[in-house]
Amino acid sequence: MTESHAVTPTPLEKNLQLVGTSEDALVKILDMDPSIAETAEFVQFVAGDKILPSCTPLAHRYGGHQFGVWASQLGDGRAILLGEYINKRGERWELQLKGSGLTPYSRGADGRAVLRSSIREFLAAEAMYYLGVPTSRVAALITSDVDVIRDPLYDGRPIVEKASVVLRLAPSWFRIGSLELPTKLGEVSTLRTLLQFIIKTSFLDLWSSAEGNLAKASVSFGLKVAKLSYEMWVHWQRVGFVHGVMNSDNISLLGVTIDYGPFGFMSEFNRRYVPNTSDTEARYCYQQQISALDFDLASLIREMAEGFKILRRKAEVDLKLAFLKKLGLSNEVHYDVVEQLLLIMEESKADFTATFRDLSEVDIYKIEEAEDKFWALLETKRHKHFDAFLQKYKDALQAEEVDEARRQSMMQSVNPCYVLKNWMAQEAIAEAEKGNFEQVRLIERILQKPYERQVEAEKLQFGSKVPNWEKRLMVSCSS
Ligand SMILES: Nc1ncnc2c1ncn2[C@@H]1O[C@H](COP(=O)(O)OP(=O)(O)OP(=O)(O)O)[C@@H](O)[C@H]1O
Repeated sequence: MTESHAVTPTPLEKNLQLVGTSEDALVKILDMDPSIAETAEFVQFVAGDKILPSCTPLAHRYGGHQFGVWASQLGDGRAILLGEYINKRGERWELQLKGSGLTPYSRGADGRAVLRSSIREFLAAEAMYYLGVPTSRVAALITSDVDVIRDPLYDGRPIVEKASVVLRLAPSWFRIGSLELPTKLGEVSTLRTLLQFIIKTSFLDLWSSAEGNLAKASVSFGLKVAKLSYEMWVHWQRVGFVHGVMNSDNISLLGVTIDYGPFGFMSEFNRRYVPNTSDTEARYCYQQQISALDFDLASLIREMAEGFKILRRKAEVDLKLAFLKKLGLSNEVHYDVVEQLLLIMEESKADFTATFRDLSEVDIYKIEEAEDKFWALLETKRHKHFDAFLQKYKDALQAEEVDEARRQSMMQSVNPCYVLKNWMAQEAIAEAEKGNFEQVRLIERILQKPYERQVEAEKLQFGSKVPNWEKRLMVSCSS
């Protein structure tokens, strides 16, 4: 399952009429001449009948908590993303058509928006912009003579309404629910891709200061989302705006007001004011908007924390696979072979790097003939359980049908000959302090090919037993 689907808008037809445009959005955001709105082509574009060649329309998959309860998969059921536009001012805006027909996330509904709610979204979004409240925008609204049936008060008295489309804009349409869903479903790689995409496209500064480390960037991203959301809330409160349905699928990750549904601007001052008739418990009333945000943000953090746990579990599995690979194996059922060897190595104080490397270069079926240069393995071999391990190891290799040549080449690609031991660095440092940087440069060169035996390195005994004096080397935090 992916987080978005390529879709095609279903063009709206039948007596299309332009209800209104935001000249400001057309000019300042889309770099258009406002007269464009008078052309038939523009109306067709908003109707979903003109997909520019550079567009790949998408419907986004998201989930959300609705009135405190996990609603599972929702998604753009009637909104289609046309693409992004980077304007003259260097701002990135995403264009959506809301009401442009069915998508894979329509869940049995018709994919259409009606004139009533589209006008509300158009006027409110633009009004909020001029009030100085961070918001999505509506560039244009068209309507038609296509009938759709709605039951606006959910009272079993449906009415016929006119299908309409808004061309709406936001710096990003990602919502809290965009991240909640893949996390809930344990889709780690989707979550990673999504997080990375959102942070890189909308918060490049965070990405740069985290030096591309996703976990680090995610923490600052989480804080940023909270900061922007609470800032948005201050604006809402100061102008008396009550969103009406602060479910986590309706809360932007960029702190802009989205989803103009059953919102209302308070008339008489009433902290319990709630515009949404479905909200019988006043969960989203004026006074509670901050608690609603707390809940949605906590859900994001909870989900992200859950995501970290999933990543952690995956890392543990990856580590097992990495160790199996160090022995030329790949099937998890053979992990006890790894464990057995590690135990032997620990008890015999075997050199971690050299033992694995020796094992990758010696023919294990003629291990008795191993030369002295395989000192690490020979030392490990003295352990009383080594023969038992070797037998188990050979059985595992046989079961995985790994022949000796393949085993050796696989192992040699993952078991280094050389790592930077402290004594090596210390010798180079001592020389450097005398003004001779040769050794530093040499080590740097050798360590560029850690998986290859190198004559120079062997001469310097970089693959040999660590000199005793290394044990006395003290390395502190300031090192
Ligand atoms: N007529 C419809 N056809 C298909 N899906 C719909 C329709 N109405 C609502 N949905 C979907 O139901 C969910 C909840 O609807 P809601 O009214 O909160 O969102 P919306 O106003 O459609 O979208 P947005 O949040 O993007 O403004 C969303 O996933 C929405 O896409």
